[in-house]
Amino acid sequence: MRPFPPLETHPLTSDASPRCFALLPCAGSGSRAGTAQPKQYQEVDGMPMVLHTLAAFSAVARIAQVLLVVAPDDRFLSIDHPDVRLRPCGGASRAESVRNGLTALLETGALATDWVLVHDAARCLVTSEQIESLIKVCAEDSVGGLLALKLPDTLKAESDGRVSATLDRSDKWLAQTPQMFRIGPLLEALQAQAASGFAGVTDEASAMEMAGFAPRLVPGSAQNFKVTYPEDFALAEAILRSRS
Ligand SMILES: Nc1ccn([C@@H]2O[C@H](COP(=O)(O)OP(=O)(O)OP(=O)(O)O)[C@@H](O)[C@H]2O)c(=O)n1
Ligand SMILES: C[C@](O)(CO)[C@H](O)COP(=O)(O)O
Repeated sequence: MRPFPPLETHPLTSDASPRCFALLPCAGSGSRAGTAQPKQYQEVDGMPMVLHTLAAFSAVARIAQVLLVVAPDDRFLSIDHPDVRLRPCGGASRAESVRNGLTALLETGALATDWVLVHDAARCLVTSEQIESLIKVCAEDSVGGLLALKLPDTLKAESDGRVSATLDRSDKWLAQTPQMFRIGPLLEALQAQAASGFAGVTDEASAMEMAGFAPRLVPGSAQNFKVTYPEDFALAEAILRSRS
């Protein structure tokens, strides 16, 4: 893994411009994946999934630091890298892990006006180019946004196991990560949903939407899928091998 550029010579930090941080929620149990250990630590193409994810972020010059949010009792990972921090502040839900990670970022010197790219540790196929394309669009946007994919298939609604309708999919997108927002507004948006147990907050964009913002949709890639089910590992392995 290459070292991240030092903060003082970083293009976004050499002046008053906001910096870009990455926050990787890595505290899930991966129950749907059926692995003995949490899926993000499962080896894919020779190393734990999360290290592939980290490698993609470490190759992006505009990322100043990465914060990995792991579960409090997590003993799977030890990282020796000056610009990667490990925080055992994972919560009961993904939203809570992200909220705790944002608080940790502010405690370690990030500013509320800096950007954060939140990315699932379990999306180990993300590429540096995809991350850069999101940064390029969002850094010029007043709100921020997310990588997402237009639906490639016909969309059906269901009732009792039967199709009740074929839906218009022309305005439907599948949300991916990274999702890029300013740290302060995102933390505020998440805090506002904490009392309800983060109900309906399945990603950062949904919290921002609840706060009245309209995040930008930036086209992602079908290869940037989240490893979720047992069969996803073989596909991830095949794609990673085809790249190396
Ligand atoms: N309490 C949680 C739950 C999830 N995540 C992280 O959020 C990302 C996306 O979560 P997902 O894979 O959907 O959830 P898991 O809880 O890991 O899996 P499952 O729902 O199958 O148990 C993963 O990198 C996961 O580690 C987290 O940091 N904290
Ligand atoms: C954040 C996310 O990856 C966007 O697609 C996704 O919602 C996380 O998965 P979950 O199953 O909803 O936890």
